[in-house]
Amino acid sequence: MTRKPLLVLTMVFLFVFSLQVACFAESPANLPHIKILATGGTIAGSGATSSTTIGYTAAVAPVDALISNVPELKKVANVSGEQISQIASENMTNEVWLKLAKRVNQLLAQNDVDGIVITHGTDTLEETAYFLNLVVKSEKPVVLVGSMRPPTAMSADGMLNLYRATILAGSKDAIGKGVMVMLNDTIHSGRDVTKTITDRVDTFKAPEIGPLGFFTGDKPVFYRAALRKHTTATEFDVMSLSDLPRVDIVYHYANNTGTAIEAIAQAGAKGIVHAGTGNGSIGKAEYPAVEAAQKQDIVIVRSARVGNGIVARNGEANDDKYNFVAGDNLNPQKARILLMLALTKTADPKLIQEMFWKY
Ligand SMILES: NC(=O)C[C@H](N)C(=O)O
Repeated sequence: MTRKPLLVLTMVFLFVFSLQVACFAESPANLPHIKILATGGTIAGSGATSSTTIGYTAAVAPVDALISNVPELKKVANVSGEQISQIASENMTNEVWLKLAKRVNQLLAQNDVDGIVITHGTDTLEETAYFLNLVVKSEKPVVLVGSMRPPTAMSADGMLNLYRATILAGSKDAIGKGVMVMLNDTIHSGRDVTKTITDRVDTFKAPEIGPLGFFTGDKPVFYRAALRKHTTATEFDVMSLSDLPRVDIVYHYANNTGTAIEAIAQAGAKGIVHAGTGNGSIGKAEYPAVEAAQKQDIVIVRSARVGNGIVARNGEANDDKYNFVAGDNLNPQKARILLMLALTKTADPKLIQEMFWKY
């Protein structure tokens, strides 16, 4: 065969081959299947002007609008959305938590779902993340995402957060890491993350412990993994529950005489988290209310309003004598989540203490 037809044949072959490669690279068939479950929050919010970043309305845009507002999602995953709720997350309830947890477990049990993104308000995002970290029964990635600016604002953070959370939920490196939180290019463990700044995009941090990893461009990079048990390694199962035990938090301060503890006990709480001063200290004037609550078999966890550090057993209180549970390094709102789930298993403070050292 002369050289010319061979050259033409080779060029035609290369052209067809490159088309196939291009199609394969982009074809939805080889992209991960990610479910986006929307609960509301600022990421679905709307402000009066393009500079409105406080005083906007949260929880306005439906999940399909969130997805269509980020067309790039189609390049990284096969996404579909479901609306679980449409609330500003300061209004989060046990009912939404149980509905969300059950739906997450149902979807992750399906072979055609590779991961889940949950869009959520930032106020209670850390609580939902820790709750799911303890009750999701799958190794597949679950990523909570929110934003500090509504989509109507200049330099809104929600679109890129949603895009990268979706990449993370489809990433093989994210499998088995527990429930994660991704905002501001930072990947956090649902157990350790907390909101630290009222009004800025860098609000989520894991004080003293640090993030699991970061995004560099569109690539997630992990530098550590959570050691405390989570997801499939926990004893908690909410699939048959229709409610959760009532647990309230009391804040300690100078001159506090335990009135809040009395009121919470009267309201029928099964557990109280005490946000103590310093290393989880309880004031002398609180003890009559504490002892009355314990006569009602209310389990008391000692946490600290300080937010960082470890509340150790028998440090600033005689936990053995009073049957308190030392809250380890969980802040009060996280300790409340664990105590609620612990009370679905037992009311024995000794067994609950073991759980605080495990999860
Ligand atoms: N940035 C936010 O999402 C705040 C809002 N209050 C919420 O938690 O829904």
